Amino acid sequence: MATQRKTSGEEQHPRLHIRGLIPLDLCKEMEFIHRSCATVGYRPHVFSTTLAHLVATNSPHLLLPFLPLRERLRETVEEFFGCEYELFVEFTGLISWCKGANIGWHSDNNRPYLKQRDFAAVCYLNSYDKDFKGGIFHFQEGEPASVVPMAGDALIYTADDRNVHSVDEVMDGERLTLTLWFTRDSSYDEDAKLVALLSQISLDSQNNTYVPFPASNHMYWYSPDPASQYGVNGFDVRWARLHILGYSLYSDHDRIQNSRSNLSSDPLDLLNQPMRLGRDGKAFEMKFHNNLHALQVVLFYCWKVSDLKSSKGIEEDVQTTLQQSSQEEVSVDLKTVLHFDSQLVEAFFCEDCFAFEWNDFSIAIAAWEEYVHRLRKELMSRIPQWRLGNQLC
Ligand SMILES: O=C(O)CCC(=O)C(=O)O
Ligand SMILES: [Fe+2]
Repeated sequence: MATQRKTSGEEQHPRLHIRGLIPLDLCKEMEFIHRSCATVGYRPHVFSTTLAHLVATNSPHLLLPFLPLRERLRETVEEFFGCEYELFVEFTGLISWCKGANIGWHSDNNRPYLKQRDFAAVCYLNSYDKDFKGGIFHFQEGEPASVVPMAGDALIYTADDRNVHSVDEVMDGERLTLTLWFTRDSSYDEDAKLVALLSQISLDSQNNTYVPFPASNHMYWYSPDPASQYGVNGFDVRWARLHILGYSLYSDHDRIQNSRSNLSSDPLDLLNQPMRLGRDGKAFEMKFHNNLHALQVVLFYCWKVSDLKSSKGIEEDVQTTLQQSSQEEVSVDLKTVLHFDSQLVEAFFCEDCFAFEWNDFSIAIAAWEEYVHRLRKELMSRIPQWRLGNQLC
């Protein structure tokens, strides 16, 4: 980008609205990552996925799609604001807002623990009106006064009180952004923290180590009333996303009996154990390692469904591995055991409808494994360089 001479309006309210910065397929990939990995967020009706969380849940390879965009945003911010010092990414996160989420007038460095934030970049990954209603961004003063979120666009602004802003309440759907903050204070450098975390994990691709490991159950538990007890009056967001897409989770009867007889065990741990995935009273033959594993494959299928259909070729070549719920063991729908609030889930998330086919789903499983192996290999080749330089690029 050519260095721009700023008008006095821009100097008073330094900000830039960039159209079409993020390729739409990258927006979709990030939506897949968020929907399959997010935990309950820091405020009501909000879900978030941080890069550190991806590393901690054995999905460090999912960092890779973020890196070129993260670097591009850093350079754009440096150039537009004319930074004559090194700028570090302080935080990168996917953040989704469901019905009811909003934020009043604020600046992004308005708390003592946020003072290190110098600039913000908000990337819109889905679109107003098409994917959600409400959720329009406003600046209190200066131009543009409002920004209507559209997939692929980004908004950069200083984190201080020259850019006080708010976001209208989301009225329907799920509004998704990739939000970054930048700092000149190297002690808040997110890269250094991530490189340290990556140094601790095993990148051995054997023994199914590519399967996601869940974080603590508490991190996935959503309750509309923050005072309400964990496990009561709410839902597990991992289960909720599968439920809304029409899937059920089946666990062995014996496993459920064991969980019940062990009074100290958390019933939600059943989600962290092997399970089958079902639809319309049928169950898929393959067992998933845990609920997150099933969720990642399902959402990969949702993301890639049109490519899978077009590359499918002759129908007979595709093995259908569908069977009635297994004969040798009794499978129980976890919904009847874990008592999630389905009505609440339906008020939160909306269903993305497409015609489901078991044939396509079985192709998606193989395609998901290929995707993960490819990213995992690339990650392994990059880590030595990162360790030396402490930067993820
Ligand atoms: O999502 C947006 O448009 C802005 C969100 C925001 O203001 C914030 O997270 O501080
Ligand atoms: Fe903000």
